[in-house]
Amino acid sequence: MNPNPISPNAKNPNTRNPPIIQVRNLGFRYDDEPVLAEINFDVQPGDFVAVVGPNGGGKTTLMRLILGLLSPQQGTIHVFGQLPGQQPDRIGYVPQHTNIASGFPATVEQVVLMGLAQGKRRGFRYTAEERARAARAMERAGVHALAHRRMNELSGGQRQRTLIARALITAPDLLILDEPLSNIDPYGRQCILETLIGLDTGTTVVMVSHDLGITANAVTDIIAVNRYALASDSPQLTPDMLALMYGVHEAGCPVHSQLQQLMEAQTATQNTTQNTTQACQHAHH
Ligand SMILES: Nc1ncnc2c1ncn2[C@@H]1O[C@H](COP(=O)(O)OP(=O)(O)OP(=O)(O)O)[C@@H](O)[C@H]1O
Repeated sequence: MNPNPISPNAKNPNTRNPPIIQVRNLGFRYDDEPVLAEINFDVQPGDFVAVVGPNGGGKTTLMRLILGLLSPQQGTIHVFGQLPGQQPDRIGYVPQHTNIASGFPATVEQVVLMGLAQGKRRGFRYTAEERARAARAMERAGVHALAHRRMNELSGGQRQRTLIARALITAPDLLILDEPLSNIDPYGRQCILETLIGLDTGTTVVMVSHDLGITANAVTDIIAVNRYALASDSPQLTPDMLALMYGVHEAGCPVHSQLQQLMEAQTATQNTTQNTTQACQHAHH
């Protein structure tokens, strides 16, 4: 990510790669309710971006704008150098809420195959090659052994990993996940993270998360969103980001010390994460 998009590619001024996502002076409102204002950031190829912020801060709205599901009233968004929505096959999306997660009679394999737009056009008839792609995606997300189980027979974590496999089936260049770790136990979270870390190095990941501990060793960049946005090309939350998300607090007040603890807990999480990476290889959360 380039946190200072006024000077493109600040990380490496010699790099000529166009950003995967480029946002300039973005503003958005639902009817009369302003939600996002003056948003500027770049996401570079291979970045693993955590999008953090309080409830109602505008994270999901920002993801929907990047996907082209909403249109901004101000500013511009470019994804792969084009307007949002122009290259859907290059983007895998795991939405925050999905109505296929439970009570749905389809099997894991069928849900994963739904990630292929072509199959839908052919009335859900799939080729051997497409089923092989589904198998690879299920393997990567750790749900291969569950391929013929029905979605309503799975745990929440297993369903979430199935939805990640569905997003991976097209081998997308950009994976956007909206709170994939909510309602998942700590072990399952770590395993989902392992799946994301194990993606090809060229895959760019943008993940909305409430969990500050998610800023583990996988994350390269953070965008803090609360109507405005602050971006950094480091996995550490800065005091400015915490102030944007939770308000400006004077040193010494109880809230300030709680935020300090959050930052320290975040650092501790980063350290412990490195010790648990082997444990998830064969888990099916
Ligand atoms: N379809 C909609 N119509 C009107 N207002 C909406 C709509 N969707 C979201 N909002 C409002 O926009 C604001 C931002 O919502 P958004 O879902 O983007 O926040 P968020 O950061 O993703 O929140 P959370 O962490 O709770 O998921 C909220 O005040 C919300 O009530």
